[in-house]
Amino acid sequence: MPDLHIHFATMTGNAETVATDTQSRATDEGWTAHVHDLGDLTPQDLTDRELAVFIVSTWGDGEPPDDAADFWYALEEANLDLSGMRFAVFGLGDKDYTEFNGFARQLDARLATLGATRLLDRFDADLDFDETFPAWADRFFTRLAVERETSGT
Ligand SMILES: Cc1cc2nc3c(=O)[nH]c(=O)nc-3n(C[C@H](O)[C@H](O)[C@H](O)COP(=O)(O)O)c2cc1C
Repeated sequence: MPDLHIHFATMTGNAETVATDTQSRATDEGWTAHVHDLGDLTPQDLTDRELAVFIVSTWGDGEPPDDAADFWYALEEANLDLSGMRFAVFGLGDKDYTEFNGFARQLDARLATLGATRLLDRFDADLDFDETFPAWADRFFTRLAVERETSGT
């Protein structure tokens, strides 16, 4: 099976913590997992991903974290073929904001528009993300196990 690529976008570190927790869980489940800060990437870097997860918070009025803004504006304009990618999005937000998980919603939609296939529906976590993460991780890794079985590797 391909490696799992875990991407995060954060302002104050919550999404990065969830990303490293996801990596630990992936390792426990027998996956080789790499963690990437979207702020260090360009959209082109996504074209070799086969299994990907995006763990992103929302700031401002539905905006990406500052470090991920250049990546996001480039992805909005990019004409990429991501049809080789299967992905899931875990958003971190706060229900008190009108644009609850606005960036996670936009990213999830854009990846699908560029041809990527969802492994799971987007999950919009609230401030209690540490309580909702374990159940999401159970669903995500169960889904990955099915992918691994059906691919026969
Ligand atoms: C100034 C400010 C603006 C925020 N804007 C939004 C928002 O528009 N939508 C949302 O769902 N959450 C919003 N949040 C909540 C954050 O996304 C949430 O606290 C998240 O856990 C931060 O994760 P991070 O540390 O990975 O950046 C905002 C928080 C702050 C402090």
